[in-house]
Amino acid sequence: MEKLSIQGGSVLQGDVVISGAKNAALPLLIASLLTKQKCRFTNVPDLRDITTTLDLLSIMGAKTTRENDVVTIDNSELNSHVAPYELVKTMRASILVLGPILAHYGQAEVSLPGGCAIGARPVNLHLNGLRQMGANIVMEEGYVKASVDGRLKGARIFMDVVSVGATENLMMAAALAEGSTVLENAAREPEIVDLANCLNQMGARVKHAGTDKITIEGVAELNACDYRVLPDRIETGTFLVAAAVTGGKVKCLNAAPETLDAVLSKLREAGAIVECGDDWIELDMQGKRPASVNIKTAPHPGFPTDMQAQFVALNVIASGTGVVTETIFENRFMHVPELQRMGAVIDLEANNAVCRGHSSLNGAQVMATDLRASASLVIAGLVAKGETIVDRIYHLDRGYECIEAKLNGLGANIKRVS
Ligand SMILES: CC(=O)N[C@H]1[C@@H](OP(=O)(O)OP(=O)(O)OC[C@H]2O[C@@H](n3ccc(=O)[nH]c3=O)[C@H](O)[C@@H]2O)O[C@H](CO)[C@@H](O)[C@@H]1O
Ligand SMILES: C=C(OP(=O)(O)O)C(=O)O
Repeated sequence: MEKLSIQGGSVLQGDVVISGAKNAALPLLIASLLTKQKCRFTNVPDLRDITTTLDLLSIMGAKTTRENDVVTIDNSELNSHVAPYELVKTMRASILVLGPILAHYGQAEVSLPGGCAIGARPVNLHLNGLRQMGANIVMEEGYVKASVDGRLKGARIFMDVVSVGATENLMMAAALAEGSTVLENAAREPEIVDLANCLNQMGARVKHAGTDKITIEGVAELNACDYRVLPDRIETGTFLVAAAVTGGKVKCLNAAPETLDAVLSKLREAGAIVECGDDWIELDMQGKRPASVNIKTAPHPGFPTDMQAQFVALNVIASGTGVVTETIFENRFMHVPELQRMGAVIDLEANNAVCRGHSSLNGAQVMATDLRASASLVIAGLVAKGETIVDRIYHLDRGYECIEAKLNGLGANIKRVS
């Protein structure tokens, strides 16, 4: 199994090019299921989850090509409506195929994704919303089996928890439903807006994405698209935190500063000088040690849960005590025991991680348990004394394109070893 070997102590400096967003690209590629016409996507990151998505589409009969950051998908000969367990179990976002396949073909079978390291992650909101639109849904042998007579019907759907995935699934289904759908208490993440923009380019009529009340006027069919994926705000934030903990100066190019307000404001509070242009963000820590910050995760525009682990890593080497509160997922502190193995002083109290800043960490062998936990261990390894070995980096490869090459380009000393 591959590992990363990190020699700590470098100060990160220079420019890094940000990739397209995993969490935008996944629903966008899946939205191609809504049309038989050819879809083309650019700025698609080269990640394991993207490969899984293309495998999933191919298994259903899609013809896909991928060259550098350009992906094309032709669903004109789709011949299966089944998303099998073998692929769904490796990527929870696979559940997003349910709404589009059902809306387009009247039937779908998708394996239940099940829980994962960070929490139980139920899909009740996805299923309830589709039922409100007229779907018949049963669970059999671990699969969600859904069908509808004729077209789905537009409905007013209230979600009692803010869910990115449910909002995306229902928005895609509603795009081809008969009549209008209103999604109440919808998620407002930038990736939702990106999906709405792409759907509208395909001929959908989605309004007010980015607010908590999205309206979708269903249309009978959707057309081809040629769409550029939004820059990855979580990758950007991860590089900025890595720069901050090493006291460095890093400029993220091809970024989307307007998607990172909560993260940038916490980095400024930690003492960083942060400047933004239209598509770049530069962080300068001026060689200083960061000051600790309190963080509470919340749906967008609040502080993203996908940046929580990285800020725990920042707090453990910062001056002062910072409290990190996780409100979205019930088990998203798996990085804490691993960071403690490196000398971090963290008390876990319910959903709070109380981080008592320590000016140094020691390299150790640590285990990646999920995607962002892995990123926090890499960040800690950059400042630790000596060598840190991060095991199980397949988690990291789900969501970070060439992470060691990009960090080495900024002066880090990281090797992939088997
Ligand atoms: C591929 C993708 O985009 N993944 C992101 C997406 O995951 P994902 O879309 O799975 O996360 P959700 O926004 O759905 O989850 C938010 C909360 O809602 C709960 N919930 C969700 C659905 C449901 O039917 N019932 C329910 O109770 C979840 O357990 C969780 O507590 O948003 C998360 C929250 O910003 C991010 O951490 C993930 O990186
Ligand atoms: C939790 C994440 O992804 P996923 O929803 O694909 O597990 C993430 O990107 O941090």
